[in-house]
Amino acid sequence: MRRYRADSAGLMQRLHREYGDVTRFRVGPYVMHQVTDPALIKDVLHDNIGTYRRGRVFHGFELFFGIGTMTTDGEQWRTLRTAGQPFYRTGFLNESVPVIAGTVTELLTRWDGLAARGEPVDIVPEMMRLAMGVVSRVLYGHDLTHRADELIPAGRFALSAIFPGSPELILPGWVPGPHRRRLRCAQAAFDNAMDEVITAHEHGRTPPDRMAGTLHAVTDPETGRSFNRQQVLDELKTHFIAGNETTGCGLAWTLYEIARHPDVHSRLCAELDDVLCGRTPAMADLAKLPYLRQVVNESLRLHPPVPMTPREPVHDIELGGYRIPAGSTIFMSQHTVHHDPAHWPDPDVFDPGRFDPDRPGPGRYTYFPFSGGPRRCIGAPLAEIEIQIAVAMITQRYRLSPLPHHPVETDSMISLRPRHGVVMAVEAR
Ligand code: HEM
Repeated sequence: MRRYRADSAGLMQRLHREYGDVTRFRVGPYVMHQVTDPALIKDVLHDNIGTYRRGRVFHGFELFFGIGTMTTDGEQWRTLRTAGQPFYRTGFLNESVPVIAGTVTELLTRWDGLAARGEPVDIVPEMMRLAMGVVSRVLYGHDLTHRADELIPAGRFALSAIFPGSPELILPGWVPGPHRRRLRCAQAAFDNAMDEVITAHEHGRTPPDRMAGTLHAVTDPETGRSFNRQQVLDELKTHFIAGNETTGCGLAWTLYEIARHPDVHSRLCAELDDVLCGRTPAMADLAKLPYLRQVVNESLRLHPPVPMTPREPVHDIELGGYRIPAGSTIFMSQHTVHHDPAHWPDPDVFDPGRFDPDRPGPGRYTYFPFSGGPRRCIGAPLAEIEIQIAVAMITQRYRLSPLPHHPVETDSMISLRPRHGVVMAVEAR
């Protein structure tokens, strides 16, 4: 258990190397399997979805996400997924680009001061704050960044607490102690923030077509009644938590890799200067920035912000010639597949050339940072646009350099986060 929580991604890679594409292991009371064959991953995520449910791992998610798109199955999930979909369509996202760019501009203004004073910055909390500003402004029409100082640590705590084997999951709810208190504080941070969003909506202080408004109009398939306040709050939390940590990690890793690779930095700057001539990118520009896309794709390959995607078979099944019992957990492992030398030569090397549009692209489930099938990440279109715009604007303005004595290590739990942050020097270009 301790080994798994300390370095689950490393342990999963070793299991794959030593035992192959389907492996069984135990973490405390959990019977788990890792699946790394792209054909079998497709089978689970896409071809036979009726055979699998969210299952035990996602029960832990309910502590923070509540009952929403992330944690439900069947008709409940379908209703919520349908309600969320309009916020990730091209038209809505197109209109949201100025909001995203405006949020990045605020960050640049703050960093101008740091650059002038020669102060380094930990880009991890900075990117979490940026992602928080984007999700709350775009989806809710209500900025929550004034709560960043309590929400960022709450997000970090939440994703550790819901990871299999955490004390929060193992200890019964009535056991008092620091874990229980921290759990309640983190839950309250999210609940209070979403309560603020709903109250702002009720007082007409948010545009009526944003998420709180549309969710109030959804009919619960089980009761036939409109969603109540708690249901709206849970679904708002779901998009908020799912969209912050993941996008924040994706952004931080991308900036780190650009900073470590001067050749990549130069080529990216040349593309940005050619196409944008110093102006803020618009949606139409993104199609003209193929190298930017390659860099982001390669970063999501090397450091997939969600390192594995769990499912649970509803009955005993056979997968790849192995019997998998009902109620056990199957992890489709993005991190292991993205580092498998059978699919990716020199897998630990950061090489955006792998995604050169003139080269054959990766197989569908050899590269799947957003998962796949009907439950593929609903927020992927927003995340992709947000990361590209933020990376473009930050790279246009600054050269970032990692501080030589600051260790950058991977902490792999529900998300793949730099364990000690990523501290960088910020210099105007
Ligand atoms: C780089 C950023 C992101 C990555 C790598 C990522 C990855 C993922 C993955 C792997 C899943 C699990 C899918 C499955 O169970 O098969 C997921 C689900 C989800 N993500 Fe994301 N995500 C990102 C950003 C976002 C954003 C920006 C939002 C919303 C603001 C979001 C909202 C969700 C939701 C609501 C689900 C549950 C979908 C469902 O079960 O139908 N994600 N994401």
